[in-house]
Amino acid sequence: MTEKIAVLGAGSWGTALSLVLADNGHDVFLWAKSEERMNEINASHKNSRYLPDILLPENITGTTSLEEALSGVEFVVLAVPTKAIREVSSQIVSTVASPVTLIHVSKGIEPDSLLRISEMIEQEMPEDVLRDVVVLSGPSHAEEVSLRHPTTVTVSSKSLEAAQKTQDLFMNQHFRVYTNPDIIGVEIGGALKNIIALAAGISDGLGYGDNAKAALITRGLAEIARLGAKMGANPLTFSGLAGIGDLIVTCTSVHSRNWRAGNMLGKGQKLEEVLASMGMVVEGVRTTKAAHQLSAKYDVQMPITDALYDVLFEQRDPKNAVDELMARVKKHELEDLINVLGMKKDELS
Ligand SMILES: NC(=O)C1=CN([C@@H]2O[C@H](COP(=O)(O)OP(=O)(O)OC[C@H]3O[C@@H](n4cnc5c(N)ncnc54)[C@H](OP(=O)(O)O)[C@@H]3O)[C@@H](O)[C@H]2O)C=CC1
Ligand SMILES: O=C(CO)COP(=O)(O)O
Repeated sequence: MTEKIAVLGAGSWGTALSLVLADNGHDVFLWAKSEERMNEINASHKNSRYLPDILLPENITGTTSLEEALSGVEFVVLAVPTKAIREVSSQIVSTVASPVTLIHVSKGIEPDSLLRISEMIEQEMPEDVLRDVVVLSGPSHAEEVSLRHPTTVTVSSKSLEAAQKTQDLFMNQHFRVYTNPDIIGVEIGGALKNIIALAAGISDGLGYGDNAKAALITRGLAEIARLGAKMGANPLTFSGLAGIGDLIVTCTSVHSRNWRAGNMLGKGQKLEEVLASMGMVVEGVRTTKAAHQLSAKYDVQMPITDALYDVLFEQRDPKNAVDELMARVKKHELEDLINVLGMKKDELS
């Protein structure tokens, strides 16, 4: 059955996901902040700032009116940066007439509150407005999704029914959707891979090679899994699309804004000038702050995150940070993973 669906946020991801939904026959109302973007979507079926060269299907309607976008919908896709989640969630509360299922597709953790995105949404939206929250995550660059290249993602929710309904809304020949009930793991994996992607970009910018990148991906996954397990995630989720899958794509693709920002930092540019030149959100910067706080709160060692925090916020020289990571005290490879794997210490030797 096709539906009217609201997609809030006409950046690269909101636009690419609108295209998937429109391909599946749904009537998509894509809510943009700027009139210019709305007019371009409606007149030329393009969003040239975020996805140049992509022609959008005609069943995507651009609008700057939240009332128009939300009127009569059961499903709302929220595709704005983590920083804007609270503001847009509270705008939904004051606009919708009946409860909605909110599908969020953002990848971040809020510094200070240390909340995942679904938790922020639940704080902002009372139960009479919010039926369910679903997260959609996984290795999925908007640039490739909009070209209809094969892509796989996972959806998660406290409600299996909401996750399965979301799976049905998005799934098609080019876009394969799995379910996973572990919402903590799916959100943590999606958010924290951006930190490692920034580090991988720095490593490439410094001129280091594939060995260094493979090390960052592998040891990065270990620290994500250590923290995630302490926060209540299923460790197996980190072997899936929202874990290693998204780490691989974000650390190795030129499409990744986090990798690109890291690359510029590794080449010696300052954080402020890098962010100003991107013109799109680089989620990993704020999430590094949050993960640094989480590692202290949960008493979990996160050496790559700590090193990146120092580079981003303490003016640490990236090369010096890498040298220190390499000179850390020697250890067993699985030493810090025993809690994650549920092993006893003597099983390691
Ligand atoms: N791009 C991708 O490939 C993927 C992105 N994601 C995640 O999706 C989320 C969004 O990313 P992405 O689309 O890439 O980001 P972009 O930077 O491409 O776009 C962000 C969009 O959000 C809009 N926006 C920002 N603040 C507000 C606000 N307060 N109210 C309304 N609209 C707002 C911007 O409007 P304006 O244009 O007017 O500034 C812009 O259209 C991020 O968390 C990202 O990690 C996840 C998977 C893939
Ligand atoms: O999450 C993404 C791909 O899965 C997009 O990553 P970037 O935000 O680094 O571009």
